[in-house]
Amino acid sequence: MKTLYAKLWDSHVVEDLGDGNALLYIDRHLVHEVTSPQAFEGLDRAGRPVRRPQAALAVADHNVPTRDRALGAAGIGDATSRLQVETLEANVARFGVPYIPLRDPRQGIVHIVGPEQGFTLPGTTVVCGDSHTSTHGAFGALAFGIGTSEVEHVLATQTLAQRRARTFRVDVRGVLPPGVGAKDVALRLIGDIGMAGGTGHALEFTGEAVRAMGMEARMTLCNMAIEAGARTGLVAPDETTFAWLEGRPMAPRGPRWDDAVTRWRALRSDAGAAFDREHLLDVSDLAPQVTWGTNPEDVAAITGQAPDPAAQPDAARAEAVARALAYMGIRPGQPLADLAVDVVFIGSCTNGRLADLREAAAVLRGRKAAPGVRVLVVPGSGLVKAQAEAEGLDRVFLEAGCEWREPGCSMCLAMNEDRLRPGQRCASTSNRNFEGRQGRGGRTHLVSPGMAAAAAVAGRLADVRDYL
Ligand SMILES: CC(C)[C@H](C(=O)O)[C@@H](O)C(=O)O
Ligand code: SF4
Repeated sequence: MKTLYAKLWDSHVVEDLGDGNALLYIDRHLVHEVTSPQAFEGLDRAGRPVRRPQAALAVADHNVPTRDRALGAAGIGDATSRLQVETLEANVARFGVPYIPLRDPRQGIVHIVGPEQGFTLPGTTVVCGDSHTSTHGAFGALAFGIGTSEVEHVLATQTLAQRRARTFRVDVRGVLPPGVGAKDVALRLIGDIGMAGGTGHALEFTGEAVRAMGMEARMTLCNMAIEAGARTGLVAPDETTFAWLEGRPMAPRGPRWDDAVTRWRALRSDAGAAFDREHLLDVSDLAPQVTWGTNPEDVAAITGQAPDPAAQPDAARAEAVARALAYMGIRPGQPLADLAVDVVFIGSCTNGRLADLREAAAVLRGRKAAPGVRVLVVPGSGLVKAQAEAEGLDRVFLEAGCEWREPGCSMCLAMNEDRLRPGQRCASTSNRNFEGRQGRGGRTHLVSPGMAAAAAVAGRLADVRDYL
């Protein structure tokens, strides 16, 4: 009896290194401009080639402008950003790594591009020099973020030494109420177990609520696993997974597809397999969630209030809460639905996919963003953008007064020119609300796409259930 994690791990061990460590074979390697320059430089210095270029896929996403792409990398205004993208382009050309250029319709955030291309497949190991690589676990892939020296190791050898994680089942029971989705589940989970609650573990999401989710929602869930401190997130593949992947450019075809699906059906935790930890989350009564502080675990229902430092169990927590509230410009006990927003950001590898844009558009259709609120809608990839436009979602956003941009990480971490000004408050569909994450002094409230759209209309944090 094995867990899904154990099956994925065991099938990729090249050499057991003892003590729970092993050298793993890496099937797929996503590469972006931020964490790859020193890795390529290392190869260069050692005079080594990339061992299996076809196992890699590179795309620039963090530093790309979201307004104008006409000039490609050369048109990037900020010198550091331009250098990073140009360096990636030089490296992929030199080492023969497949690359999706800036002006290619498939360009986008790595974690959206990989699945979209069928590069991410069940049963594979997927790595990327990026913490949110856990996203790909939604397909039943063993997917985790790595550091730059590990990027170099994978490029050179197609293997990586890893410590085996402990297993943690998160059983998501019940039927999600209207207006409540995967983002709320992820935020609630992090609120419950804490941002270090999953440390050293691989989270496997199971239960009827997960089975009922589409692939995009499952990706949102696995994407946020990392914010619970976990190494990775996993969902066992099923018919939903196979239907979503079939026909993708890099997915197997014909008889090879049928063989693959047969193999993939075995990728599930056996009944009775033991997990090191388990957590039960009943979502039947879950309300839409919103963060009030500067960590993803600082989260409450939109119907709730900011906490009171005086009511915390210990002095350290009281001080942390007080500091977070001061940074966020929130009074102890202030109702969360009271907070006026300046900016709304809809996008990122957490919530920049088609289902997310549909969810936001459903709220914004026939409505207007509140006066003075800037709403940025940034599709996660060029293909998401094209699909959204084919459905007329861009019209919905534009008529509501939103900005409709080119794909990239954008205001998720403000490495490009999309950023908050000091003191600005933002309802954001991204995954991190750390101090300064969206721009120095900026205040981030993490929410679902529907909640972000509701905040845009209300001009303050608002309950999406009032807008359904
Ligand atoms: C730039 C990159 C290394 C970073 C990460 O690893 O997650 C970024 O994507 C983020 O979300 O903070
Ligand atoms: S969208 Fe945000 S979280 Fe995702 S890879 Fe880009 S910066 Fe990181």
